[in-house]
Amino acid sequence: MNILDKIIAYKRKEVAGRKAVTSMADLEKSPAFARPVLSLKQFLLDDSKTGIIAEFKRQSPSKGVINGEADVVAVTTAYAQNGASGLSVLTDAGFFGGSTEDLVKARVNQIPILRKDFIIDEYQIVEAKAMGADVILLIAACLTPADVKRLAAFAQSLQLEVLLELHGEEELEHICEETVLVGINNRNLKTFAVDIERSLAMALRIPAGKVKIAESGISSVENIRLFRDHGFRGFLIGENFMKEPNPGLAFEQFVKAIQ
Ligand SMILES: O=P(O)(O)OC[C@@H](O)[C@@H](O)c1c[nH]c2ccccc12
Repeated sequence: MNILDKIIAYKRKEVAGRKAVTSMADLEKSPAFARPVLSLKQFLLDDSKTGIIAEFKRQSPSKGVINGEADVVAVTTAYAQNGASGLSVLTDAGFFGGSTEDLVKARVNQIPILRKDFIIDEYQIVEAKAMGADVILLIAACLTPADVKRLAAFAQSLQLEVLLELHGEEELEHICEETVLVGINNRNLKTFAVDIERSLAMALRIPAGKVKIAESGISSVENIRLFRDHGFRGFLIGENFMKEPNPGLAFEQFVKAIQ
């Protein structure tokens, strides 16, 4: 079984367990559920910002522990104050060491927040909104095109935006009207290999009108330039900052270098 299949099997159990404890109706009572949602699309298209979606990620299956010390409020606040267009917060505990609490705490910031998790069920979308997220992730590699359409339409009905993550060209058919933000993951989720050239080639096949986001393995100013030249408006970056003792400072320095 590859790692993605393992994660999805674990998610099915996790979701069933959570549904048994908290009903959707109870989630909808959370104060965050009623708050106005911020548009990641708008923030990414705002030229006064960097286009960077800065990710808070403590660990990953490919790298193990990336940062065991970082404080979510301190780090995400530094990201937001230094020009991040959005935040991505891992909420998966089992494989990425994240939590609902991390996202709730990151909500002190007034920029869009992506719930970074493996979404396979409407329940997780209601949870995302109840935590204070603005955007959800749908990963083509673990959903059918019909699943994507259904889950994206549901997210839209809650005013949440959807980032559809693609890796291979065979996943282009997952793009639909409801998915305005399209991410291309430079990293293969099954083998962890990073290939930027392949993402650049694939970008040419994303329909006009979609906002393209480059994801994973981004660590240099040259990477950003290359992606910008290929029409990308968003850059999802985690480890490059999180691996530093002071991720916020690393972000600030990176931003100075790309301006
Ligand atoms: O830390 P990196 O290499 O900068 O990557 C960030 C982000 O793209 C990566 O964490 C990611 C992309 N797609 C995912 C899906 C689930 C969990 C994590 C991810």
